[in-house]
Amino acid sequence: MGEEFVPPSPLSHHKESASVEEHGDPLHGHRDQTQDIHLDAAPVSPLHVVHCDQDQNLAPSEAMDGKGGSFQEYKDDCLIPSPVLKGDAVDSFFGPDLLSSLQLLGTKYNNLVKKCQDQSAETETLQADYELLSSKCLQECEPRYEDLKKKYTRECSERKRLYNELIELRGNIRVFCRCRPLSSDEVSTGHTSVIEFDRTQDSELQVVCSDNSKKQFKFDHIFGPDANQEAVFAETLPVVNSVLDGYNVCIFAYGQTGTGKTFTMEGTPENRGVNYRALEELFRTSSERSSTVRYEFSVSMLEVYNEKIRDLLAENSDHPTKKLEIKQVADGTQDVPGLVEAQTCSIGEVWEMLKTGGKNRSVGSTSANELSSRSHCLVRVTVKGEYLVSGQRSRSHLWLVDLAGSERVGKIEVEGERLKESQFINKSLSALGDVISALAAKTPHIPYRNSKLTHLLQSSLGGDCKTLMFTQISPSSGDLGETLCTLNFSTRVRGIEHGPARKQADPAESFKLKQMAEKLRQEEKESARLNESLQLMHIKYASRENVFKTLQEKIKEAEQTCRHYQTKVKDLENQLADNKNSRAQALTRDSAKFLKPPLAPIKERQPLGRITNRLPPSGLRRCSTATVRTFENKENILERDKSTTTGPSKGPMKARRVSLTTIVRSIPVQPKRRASIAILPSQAETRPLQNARATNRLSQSRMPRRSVAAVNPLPTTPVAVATPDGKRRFSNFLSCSSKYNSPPNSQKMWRPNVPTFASPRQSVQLVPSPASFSCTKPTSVNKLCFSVQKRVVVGSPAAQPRYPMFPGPSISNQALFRDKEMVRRLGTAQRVLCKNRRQSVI
Ligand SMILES: Nc1ncnc2c1ncn2[C@@H]1O[C@H](COP(=O)(O)OP(=O)(O)OP(=O)(O)O)[C@@H](O)[C@H]1O
Repeated sequence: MGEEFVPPSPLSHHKESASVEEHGDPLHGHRDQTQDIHLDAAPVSPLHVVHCDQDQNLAPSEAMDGKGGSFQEYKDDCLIPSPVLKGDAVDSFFGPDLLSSLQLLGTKYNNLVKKCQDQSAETETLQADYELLSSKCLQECEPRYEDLKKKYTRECSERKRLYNELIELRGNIRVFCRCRPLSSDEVSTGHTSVIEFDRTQDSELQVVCSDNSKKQFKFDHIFGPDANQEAVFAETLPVVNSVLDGYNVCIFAYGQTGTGKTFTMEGTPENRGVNYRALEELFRTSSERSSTVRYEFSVSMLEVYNEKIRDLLAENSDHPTKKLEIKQVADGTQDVPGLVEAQTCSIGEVWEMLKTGGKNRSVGSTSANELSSRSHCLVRVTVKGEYLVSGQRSRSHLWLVDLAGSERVGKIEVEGERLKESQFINKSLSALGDVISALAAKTPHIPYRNSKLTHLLQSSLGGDCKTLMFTQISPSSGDLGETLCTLNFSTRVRGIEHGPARKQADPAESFKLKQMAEKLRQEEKESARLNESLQLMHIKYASRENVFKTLQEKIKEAEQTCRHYQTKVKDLENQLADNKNSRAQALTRDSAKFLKPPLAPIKERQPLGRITNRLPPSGLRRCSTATVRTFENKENILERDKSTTTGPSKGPMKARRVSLTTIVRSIPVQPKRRASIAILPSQAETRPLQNARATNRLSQSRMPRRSVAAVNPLPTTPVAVATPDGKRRFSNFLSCSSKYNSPPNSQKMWRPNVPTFASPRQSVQLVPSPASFSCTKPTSVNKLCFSVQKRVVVGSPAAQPRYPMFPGPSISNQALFRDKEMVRRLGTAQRVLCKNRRQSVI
């Protein structure tokens, strides 16, 4: 199709002519009127079979002018055979005309091929468009379809629920009463009707007893003698439809022999009964729902005769090959394995089956009924439903039961086989009565297995099954006793819960019930309100519990932090003690090296190691007494040590330090124990500075001992003051520390041998020469007086003191800074600790 036709060249013309001559017929011998032409010169292609246009009859002679004719008048897509190719004139046309014809044909062929290609491309485009559209449509419609599907399923289940509710409101067990007309025999024998109907009330009847008393009976519906089959089925219909919704339904007729049970259930060909009409209705409804639900129906027919099960649809039901027994199947329902289950899809088939089964039924003649049913006839319709939208499946049974007639054996004068039948019938009816009574009394055990009849109906009696009972009675005065028995039995059945008794309660009862319902509604409202508040409480409780948990976690964290800080404080204390100890040792060394001026007689000074806070390691500690040296009694220890170890010339020595631990205690204000080196202020400047010193002292008493070189103001002239020990000392130079004041003579003897600011590790000569001290008057206003604490060493240049008096390296800058830093850290640690403790307590 894609090949392009190449017209033969003039050079090949002779060869083509020869070929035509060889064949003798350019049409391959098919020169018929269909005008199919095979052009030998052209490649073989479907398009080489050229179909004549419908108006070809006009074309051959009229359209052609001359031998070759013209193809121009014809459409491009219509290949017309050259009329000159017909007949004997073939030979004369194998010339230039034929060539032009072939060329024209080739052009037409090419046009056709192109057109075809265009069409196929168009088709492909259309196909693609179609696919695109279909996918788009699918995408758009699918959610809608799903939505509709959900809605439909919801609506279906809602409809089912409502319908079921309606049935339940009417009663899961409904009892109808049907009274047949007086038969001609009864009339002839003079029997009268003892049943009275109230036309306004279709649910009450009265029985006129033999003593003319009337007994009233209530039913869900009462059908009088003139009620026809349609009216009866109209009331039955709602129950029947429940089977299509997946509920098991049981409809049975109970009553004395000859009261019309078979007539109600089976009917006659003219007056079809419930069985036929029910199946007809099922088929009708299933066809109505065929677009959404697919139903399958199968029918079984059996009878219980003398407590034996007989399959009425089996071919030789009189001689069954296998004994039929009731078995419980997997889903808990009862089944009869081997029972014929005929699939039906039309009411005609069902009618045939019912007729066949009816023929096989055991009947016999009694005095009460010529064709008395001597067995219980059961028609089981199995309905399988499949919901096409949701895919749900259901399986339910509709039992249509025509019971054998209850009768008084004595009255109907039976004997032999009939007597035996009657006994079985009465026994099974009695079992049915027991089951219904047990259901009514809600006893835990329902005696379903006492008879074959009740055992078969087990899954369709009670529970959420729908049961409809036709109580068949005779109006005849001759059957009064049986009628009363039947009515009493039916009344018992009506007593089952969900029956109409509640529905048809007296007005007083109704009012009472309404009041109760109103009260219940109020209580429900109150309960809902309480529930709401309870839920609120629950929410509150949960939130508080969360808060409590969070707090507990926080407390735990705080405790951990607290422990951590405690450990840290201890470490810092130890570190501080170490530092001080090492510094004390270094100071001792430095003191010995640079021969600092002693602040007190050597004999009176305590070795530094004795006044440190640091306790020696336990192994090295010497405890000569039983007293344990603790931080608390450190000062006392020092006092005692001093008194015991030093010579008589030394007075009692006071503790110099305050513990840095967190122990709270009162620390006595210590006397100042260091001499300051400061610019001597004027007399006027001294007073405010002295006041400020008091503040400094106060701060010193609060804080632990600091290794700072305090700059203390000094009086301009050295004044001899009386010390606590009664010795006179110069207070101008060392007035701030009575404890470490040096005697004047020692001041005179002292000579600094250290060059000023020689090196960081060297002591700086900050003190003027003793000669200057000997002067009674200061040589200059800005005369400097340096107080050197005995433990102060010259720090590194990097560590600047807080109050540097000179540029460059200053006194005790390193130690000073370190101590201050330590104290600062400890203070921070204590603050954090206290803060965490407070949080934990909170
Ligand atoms: N409602 C009715 N209207 C007219 N005829 C009726 C009605 N009910 C029953 N009959 C007639 O009464 C006769 C007995 O009815 P049927 O055989 O149905 O009674 P039954 O209760 O089935 O008796 P059994 O228990 O012996 O089988 C029949 O001839 C039937 O046509």
